[in-house]
Amino acid sequence: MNDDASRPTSFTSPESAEATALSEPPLERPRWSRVLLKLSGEAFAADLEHPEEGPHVGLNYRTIHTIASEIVSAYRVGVEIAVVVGAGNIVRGERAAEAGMERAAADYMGMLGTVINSMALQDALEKQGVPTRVMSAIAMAEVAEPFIRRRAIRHLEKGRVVVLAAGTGNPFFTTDTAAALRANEIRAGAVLKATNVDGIYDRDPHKFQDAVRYEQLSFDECIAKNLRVMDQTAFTFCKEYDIPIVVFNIARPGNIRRVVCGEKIGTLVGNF
Ligand SMILES: Nc1ncnc2c1ncn2[C@@H]1O[C@H](COP(=O)(O)OP(=O)(O)OP(=O)(O)O)[C@@H](O)[C@H]1O
Ligand SMILES: O=c1ccn([C@@H]2O[C@H](COP(=O)(O)O)[C@@H](O)[C@H]2O)c(=O)[nH]1
Repeated sequence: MNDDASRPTSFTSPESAEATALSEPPLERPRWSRVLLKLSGEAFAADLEHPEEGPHVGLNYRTIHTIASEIVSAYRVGVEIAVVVGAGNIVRGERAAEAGMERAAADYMGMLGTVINSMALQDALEKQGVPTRVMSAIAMAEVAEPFIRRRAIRHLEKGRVVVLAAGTGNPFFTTDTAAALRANEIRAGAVLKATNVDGIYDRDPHKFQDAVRYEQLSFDECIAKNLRVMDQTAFTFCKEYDIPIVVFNIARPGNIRRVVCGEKIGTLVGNF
């Protein structure tokens, strides 16, 4: 049995992983009982030992294992976690369309990219003793269950981390909007967007060194200022259904757990 979440074991079957994970006592109190964690796809390609060398493409299995261990650490606190993964490390529809592809076809490629990332994350989580299910918005019976809302909730109640693949299943959207949509469907308390910046800034911090980070922002401000850390559809949806969003840096060890426990890191967006 693997009782150390940070130590991978190649021999833990999903069934024994489930028994082990459910027997772990919670260490701290989570702020929400259920969250939707949105993971940057681009982060799956990053080389954590040489972060200055990014951006990368493809899958960095060491990094994915590290991200999984961060999720495991938050999971041990006792929060139910659904995950939506992006595919910025594989394909972004908008970029492929700029290069001449038909946008809808490019978007479907992007959604398939999220399935690849979801399967990689599932494997890394189960190697670390956490039971999981991948549910896909595009039918793919051989590799993932279809997304069925009530079934997803049941998996979460049983202590499984549910990885929601293929975005919304529709082109012309992004995984940010998928995260907002699924958060509402599964009644998550918050969308936690783990990305490659420390929060939301007044301007893109990758382009402007003097950009200033907000600790808290209203949805109205995000929309009015057209802050592009997340797409406007996702902000509008979360505003409408009053789902808070926390944007924070995935590259800092312990951040997912900190956010889950209510520590004030990154930027909190809500109907203030
Ligand atoms: N006002 C802003 N504050 C913070 N980041 C911003 C802002 N405007 C633009 N950005 C950019 O938003 C990016 C994060 O969003 P992005 O959509 O690229 O990634 P993601 O959704 O986390 O993951 P994926 O790689 O899966 O698409 C940052 O890298 C940053 O450069
Ligand atoms: O509902 C969705 C979700 C995603 N897509 C396409 O996939 C890529 C990758 O997602 P990111 O959020 O950019 O990481 C996205 O660019 C879209 O092309 C989609 O069409 N519908």
